[in-house]
Amino acid sequence: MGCGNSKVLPEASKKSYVSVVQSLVAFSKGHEDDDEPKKQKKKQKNPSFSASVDNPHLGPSSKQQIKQRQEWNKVPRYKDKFEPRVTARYDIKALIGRGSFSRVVRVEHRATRQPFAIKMMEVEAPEGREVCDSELAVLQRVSHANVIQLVEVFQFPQRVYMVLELATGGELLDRVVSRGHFTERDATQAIQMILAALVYLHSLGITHRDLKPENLLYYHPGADSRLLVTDFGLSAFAKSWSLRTTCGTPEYIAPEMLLRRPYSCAVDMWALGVIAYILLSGTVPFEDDSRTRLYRSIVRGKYSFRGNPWPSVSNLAKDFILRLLVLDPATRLTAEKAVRHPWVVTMAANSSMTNLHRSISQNLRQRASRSSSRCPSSSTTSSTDASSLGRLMPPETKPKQQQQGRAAGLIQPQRAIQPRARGHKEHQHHPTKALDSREG
Ligand SMILES: Nc1ncnc2c1ncn2[C@@H]1O[C@H](COP(=O)(O)OP(=O)(O)OP(=O)(O)O)[C@@H](O)[C@H]1O
Repeated sequence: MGCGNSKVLPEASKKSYVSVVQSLVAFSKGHEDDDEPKKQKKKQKNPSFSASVDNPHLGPSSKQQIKQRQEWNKVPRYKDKFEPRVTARYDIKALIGRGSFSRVVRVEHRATRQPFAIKMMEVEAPEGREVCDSELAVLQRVSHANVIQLVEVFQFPQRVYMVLELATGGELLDRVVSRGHFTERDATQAIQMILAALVYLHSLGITHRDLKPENLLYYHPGADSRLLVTDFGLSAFAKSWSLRTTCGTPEYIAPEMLLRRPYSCAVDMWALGVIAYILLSGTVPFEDDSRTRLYRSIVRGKYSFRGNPWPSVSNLAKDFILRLLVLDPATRLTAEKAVRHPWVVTMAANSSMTNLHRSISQNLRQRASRSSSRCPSSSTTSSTDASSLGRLMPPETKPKQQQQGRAAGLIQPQRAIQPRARGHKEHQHHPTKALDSREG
């Protein structure tokens, strides 16, 4: 179950507006031969919000069946798009989902019959190439039980195929909703695994920059499954405080990033605070239909523990969140310190074992139905969607509200929703050359 919003991608320069729009239109057109109308496509990416799968009267297994049928209907077309060198080795089984520049399919290794996922990335457009390069740069370097593992890569001029371990256990929040029982102890189990990944990634100088529940997948459906951090398309290598590009998913973006200050891997720790808050309540700490107001409340660090199930949540759990949602990144818990927080170390042993499940899933469902009624595609918008192209507008055409945001020293929400092109403007603001190649 997604709890996110459309992504904020690294900023493009004013000059690149036109080329970016053109390349995105071209990219979208390139997909018009796909099997279904645009509206349906958006649903595919996040099935939790699709009309049929959304039906509250359907049980999880019926929803799963609908999802599988939808996926199977699409297999032949995707097979056609795969390079023979890839299909010679892997049998394409089903489409799992799609991202801004990618398709993810379930495959089987022809010789071993072992299942894998293949992420096929379109790299003709510079934005796709950049996202792909970022993801590859990280995946080729990492090996950790809680980070998705790259198995092999096939590179072609137009497409790159990443063979990944297949995660079949679903997204973090889907599991919370489907299990029927959820306590603080369960929350700490998930947090421990995310933290293990973050300690590892941060020790390598890798900042994920788009940490959110949708990018946290369980390896298998069993209760003892590993939780995997996925989607490194926005990740960056950097020494501390050298990152500058604003990107991520609005509700999870750290205040220092919104204020255009140089930032570090501490932005992932802020996102972890947001995830912990969602995990324990089914609500988000910072939420507003207006992106300007959302960003304002983030930079003010204004949130509360009001409403259900917060009265049943321990003070220690709240303390953990309070130490992550700290405005000053220098005093925010690091991953190393967060694993030693008493709530995490004891796995909430001293907290009540209250079942928070009912309130959490109720809140998540309410949020899902609110966002689908507000804007059917809001949770699934990608930069290739037509709706997103509408956001690529020059500053002078922006509504007054956003101009006020600029006056407040925040990034401008509309301009922030841009395809992943290099942030030339960022360099004007920050003349110091960034150490990270994606930033520089
Ligand atoms: N290794 C994997 N195993 C199983 N499912 C996966 C795997 N990798 C990605 N997915 C799923 O495939 C879908 C597309 O993922 P992908 O990372 O390409 O894009 P995204 O993160 O959804 O979107 P964006 O490109 O905008 O970041 C998602 O639903 C994701 O959960």
